[in-house]
Amino acid sequence: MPTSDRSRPGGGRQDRNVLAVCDMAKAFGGLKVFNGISFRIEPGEVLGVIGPNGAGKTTLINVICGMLRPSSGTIQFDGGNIGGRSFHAVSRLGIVRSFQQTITFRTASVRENLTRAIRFSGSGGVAWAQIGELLDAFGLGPMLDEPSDSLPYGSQKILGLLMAYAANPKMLLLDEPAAGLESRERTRIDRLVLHAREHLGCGILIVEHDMDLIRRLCPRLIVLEAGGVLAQGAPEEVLARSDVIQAYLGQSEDEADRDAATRRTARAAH
Ligand SMILES: Nc1ncnc2c1ncn2[C@@H]1O[C@H](COP(=O)(O)OP(=O)(O)OP(=O)(O)O)[C@@H](O)[C@H]1O
Repeated sequence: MPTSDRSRPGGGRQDRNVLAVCDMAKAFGGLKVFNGISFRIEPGEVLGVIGPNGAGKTTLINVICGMLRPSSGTIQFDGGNIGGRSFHAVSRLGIVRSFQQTITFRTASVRENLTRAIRFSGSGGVAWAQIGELLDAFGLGPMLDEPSDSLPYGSQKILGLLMAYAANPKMLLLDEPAAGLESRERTRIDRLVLHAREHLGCGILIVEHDMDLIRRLCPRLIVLEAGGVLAQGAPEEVLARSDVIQAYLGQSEDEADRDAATRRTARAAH
């Protein structure tokens, strides 16, 4: 059950905390990343987004969260069009994202990072008790007073995701949450996502190359390719389609991870 008052004036009742991307296009100059894509995420729904490198998965998150403007189309949340609003305006509505590369206040302690995530949340952060259970499950309880940059990589990544959780999202956008984690650490993502769905009641969009994680967590997924949605539906149906296999799954997950890391490095260098 949600623990806070999630009512909001304005949104039509049937659209309360629903994200609806409608015929959204995005181009960078002559590069058309999306030609017009549409999908919905209901509260409590977990939607997987997959696609080959460069298909526009991160761009999709960037556009929804207000870091980029859509070229056309609408992005409805809670009944209003948020397309083109600023990152801060969108955050205030309770749309929270994580990043592929973890962003924390590096010299601040784990406790301080989480406290800031709660304090600066646009939608009122969660109560400490709610994160306490996750902190213990992830072994971060004893590290509360350690500076975040002293944590091992996997723990820093989990801290970044916990900060998104602590902001009490109404819609949570996760950009490759498992990237860089060892396989035994990846079940932490499952726990965090299921906890967010159950205790916060938020919709969750997960961009991932880890197909096992997608199969475990996402009852529905969409495949982005060549500017559009190539396929959508239940993972067992979508991942068995020959056009999806050809477009994406022909590339191994290791190759996809490696390509994504190379592209990130190239983008960071510009
Ligand atoms: N700010 C930007 N300016 C210009 N081009 C961009 C910008 N951001 C992304 N692109 C381009 O848009 C396309 C989609 O990039 P994006 O990072 O969204 O793909 P992706 O599916 O997330 O890829 P990956 O799996 O490698 O992370 C790529 O061709 C990329 O180079």
